[in-house]
Amino acid sequence: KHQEESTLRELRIFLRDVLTKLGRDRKFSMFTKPVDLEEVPDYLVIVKKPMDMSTMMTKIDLHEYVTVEAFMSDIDLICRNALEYNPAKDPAGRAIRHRACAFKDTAYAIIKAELNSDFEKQCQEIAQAR
Ligand SMILES: COC(=O)N1C[C@@H]2C[C@@H]3O[C@]2(Cc2nccnc23)C1
Repeated sequence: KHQEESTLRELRIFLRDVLTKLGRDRKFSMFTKPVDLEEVPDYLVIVKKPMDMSTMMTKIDLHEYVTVEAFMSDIDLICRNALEYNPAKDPAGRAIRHRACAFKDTAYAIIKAELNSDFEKQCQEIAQAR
């Protein structure tokens, strides 16, 4: 239905805006691109499903998110991956862990401030009907 397509178009615009805001913050720069597997050869041994903001932007453009909840799952995945790969045993690991937690909290805060709950309800209904 055209109404559904219009709702999903608005969802894509909203999600691009969230990623743009997160990408502007320099302390989240390590989450903007995939971890370089040549620089970090054991990354895939530990992290089964890598995720980053550029990959999420591509997923938006491929219409792979039909709800904000699905988008937040990938935000949570970015955070979880960073906590799994970077132990708290050294300052570098602790710094990435801290930024991963700040990244997730900031994403949730932006969404809470800007998302209309009825809108997400409409998206959930479209997702269930598909
Ligand atoms: C979200 O980012 C990460 O989880 N990481 C983990 C890797 C370990 C450390 O930092 C990362 C990249 C890197 N490259 C070279 C040498 N050491 C590192 C980024």
